[in-house]
Amino acid sequence: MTTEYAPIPVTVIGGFLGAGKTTYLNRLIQGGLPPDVLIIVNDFGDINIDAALIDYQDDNVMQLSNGCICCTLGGTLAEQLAQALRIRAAPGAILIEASGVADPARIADIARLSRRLRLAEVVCLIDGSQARRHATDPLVGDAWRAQVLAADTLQVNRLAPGDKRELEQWLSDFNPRARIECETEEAPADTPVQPSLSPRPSSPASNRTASHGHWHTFSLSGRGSIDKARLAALIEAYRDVLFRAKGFMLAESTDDIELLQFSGDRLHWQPALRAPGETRLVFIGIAGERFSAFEQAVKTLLENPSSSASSE
Ligand SMILES: Nc1nc2c(ncn2[C@@H]2O[C@H](COP(=O)(O)OP(=O)(O)OP(=O)(O)O)[C@@H](O)[C@H]2O)c(=O)[nH]1
Repeated sequence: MTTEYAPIPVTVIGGFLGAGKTTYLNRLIQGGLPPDVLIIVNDFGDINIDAALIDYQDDNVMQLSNGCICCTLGGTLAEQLAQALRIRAAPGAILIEASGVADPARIADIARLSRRLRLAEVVCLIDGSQARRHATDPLVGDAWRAQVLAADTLQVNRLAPGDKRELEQWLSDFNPRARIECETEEAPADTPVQPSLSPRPSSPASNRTASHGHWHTFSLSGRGSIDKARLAALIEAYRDVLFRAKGFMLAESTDDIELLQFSGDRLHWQPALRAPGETRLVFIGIAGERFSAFEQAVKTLLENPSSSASSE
């Protein structure tokens, strides 16, 4: 005799690097997520920073790091899901936070193809202050547009109030079937440690098309401290190829572990609440000589590091 289970609803949370996926997930949790939800977090880097930032019971947070679940880790996701459904009571729902370079449509397909799962929704987070730049950026435009097109809901944050109507119209021309939710704010809620960085310098003309295969990530970990001002200067200097930096670092100036966030045009540090006792930083950018030079320069900032890198 076979028992029929109701398929488990799966929500895919996608969006570009730093678009606000983890922040959105934490808001869902704070809003009262039932305790039987399984959260799967895919971080492109080999250290899963997002999982450490998600405020949910650890047993129900599954981490997939060092690659992207929409391609190299796709099989891993399917296997881990199948195993999770075998060894534990079936979750009431599954939330998948995709990596910032993933095509959420491919992850949604995994849910569509399983009899045990039902695709509930694909949500795409958008940093409203960066939307037009990302959409037209020759390096990342394809990835950004694929994410927007895959969405049932476009969840926009960091949008200047005066831009709301125009951006909504522009997004709905892009993806007419998506529901659009815009959150406007006069100024970013986060306090930048330093003034907003200057506009992103244009990249060298050659080899500007970054498909999924052109991302590179490296991480740094160790007990040494880092000089914030020198790191900020390097991030500023390599912003043409660096798209995301995040993680925990022991700051030389304060001797505290702080959370570093760099996305869009903003770099800032804030006190780290659930920090590991050492520096753990992840950097994601476009593979090539410039990103390698950035990697070498960053690595000289941390004493006695243990580091690793990978590309896709
Ligand atoms: N002002 C403001 N900042 C936000 C909002 N959502 C996210 N951020 C900031 O944007 C940065 C990245 O946010 P995350 O939630 O980590 O973004 P993410 O999409 O999970 O990042 P990746 O997983 O690395 O792609 C952090 O500094 C957040 O504080 C928002 O609604 N308003």
